[in-house]
Amino acid sequence: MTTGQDSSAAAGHQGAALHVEGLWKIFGPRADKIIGTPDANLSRQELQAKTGHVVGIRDVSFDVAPGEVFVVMGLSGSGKSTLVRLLTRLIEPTAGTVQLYGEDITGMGDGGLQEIRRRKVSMVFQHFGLLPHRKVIDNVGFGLEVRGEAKRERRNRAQEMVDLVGLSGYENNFPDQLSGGMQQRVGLARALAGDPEVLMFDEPFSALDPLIRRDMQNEVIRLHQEVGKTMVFITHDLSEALKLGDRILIMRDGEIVQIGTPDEVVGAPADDYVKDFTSEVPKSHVLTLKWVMRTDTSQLSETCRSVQQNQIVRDAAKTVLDAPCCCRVLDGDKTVGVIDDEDILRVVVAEESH
Ligand SMILES: Nc1ncnc2c1ncn2[C@@H]1O[C@H](COP(=O)(O)OP(=O)(O)OP(=O)(O)O)[C@@H](O)[C@H]1O
Repeated sequence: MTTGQDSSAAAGHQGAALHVEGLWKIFGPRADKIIGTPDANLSRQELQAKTGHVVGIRDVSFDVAPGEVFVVMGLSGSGKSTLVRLLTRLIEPTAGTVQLYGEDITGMGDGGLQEIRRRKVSMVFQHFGLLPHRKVIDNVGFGLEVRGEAKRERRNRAQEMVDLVGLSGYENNFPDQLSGGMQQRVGLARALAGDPEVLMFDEPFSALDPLIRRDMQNEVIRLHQEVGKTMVFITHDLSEALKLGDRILIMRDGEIVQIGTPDEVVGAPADDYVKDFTSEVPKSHVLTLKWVMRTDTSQLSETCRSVQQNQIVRDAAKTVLDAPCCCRVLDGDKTVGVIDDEDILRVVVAEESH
């Protein structure tokens, strides 16, 4: 899929964890007077030159399915932070709606919003936001304390979360006694402690060095498998987006350029901007056989081995390369194509020529 609007069957509007429609954020004193006028169609630069207003987010719509890891990626200034802040109204939208499991966040009063932030959505930021004079266990239990939960329950839950993120034994340390990666684990544990419906991450690992960053990405994948929470993850790093995302929303100048699964984004980039991003990506790690197979199946015989079209090229390579002839590509039980050594090698060789 390559349009700005999200038509994913997996995330129909009804039953979506998050439904975002026609969302705008224009920074400036007369922002609400601009929407609906011809000025709203000006580019970010043109609008700024003419009126001094800055378009943070322009007419953004998408759905996130329950349990999905939805990544928002784009270069600096593309509007990622503005978008994630709008989702919980840390800043006010200029127009549009956000619904969380059917509840309209945009129309809500202060009490309702506070409830959402305390119970339904947790945020993990780049700067961990830990309280320096509190021990790990008390940082993790902080949100529960604010909610007024009893001390014993709070500590039990916090300890469970400390164990879940692999910090057992560090519960009585203070944040400054921990490495950056460990502090971010405390941030994760704190976010999970309140059992929110949605976790939002705003560039959480950008300040970490590459190896720790990789560990933390793996940690998010593991935690997602264990707790199955809906996640919205902001990053400027495509490889992080491809690794974590079930789907990726790519932004430029406050607008959606593409929403798609990792293999869609790499296999069918919406435009040159996305193509540029994806040119360095090791394709065999991301593309599924669907993107590499041929559809003329006339050379297939009964004895050909089978592979599924949604297998990643790298994972299917051995089966295809070991097969005595070409392989049948299936979508479930249905034959949809054929693949052989050459199709696999074309992807791998293209990668090596970078
Ligand atoms: N409070 C504000 N007032 C005016 N303009 C703003 C404000 N906040 C953000 N902007 C502008 O909105 C646009 C989007 O910014 P945003 O911070 O959301 O981008 P980003 O993709 O998160 O970038 P980064 O990765 O650098 O954080 C930018 O042009 C920015 O200058």
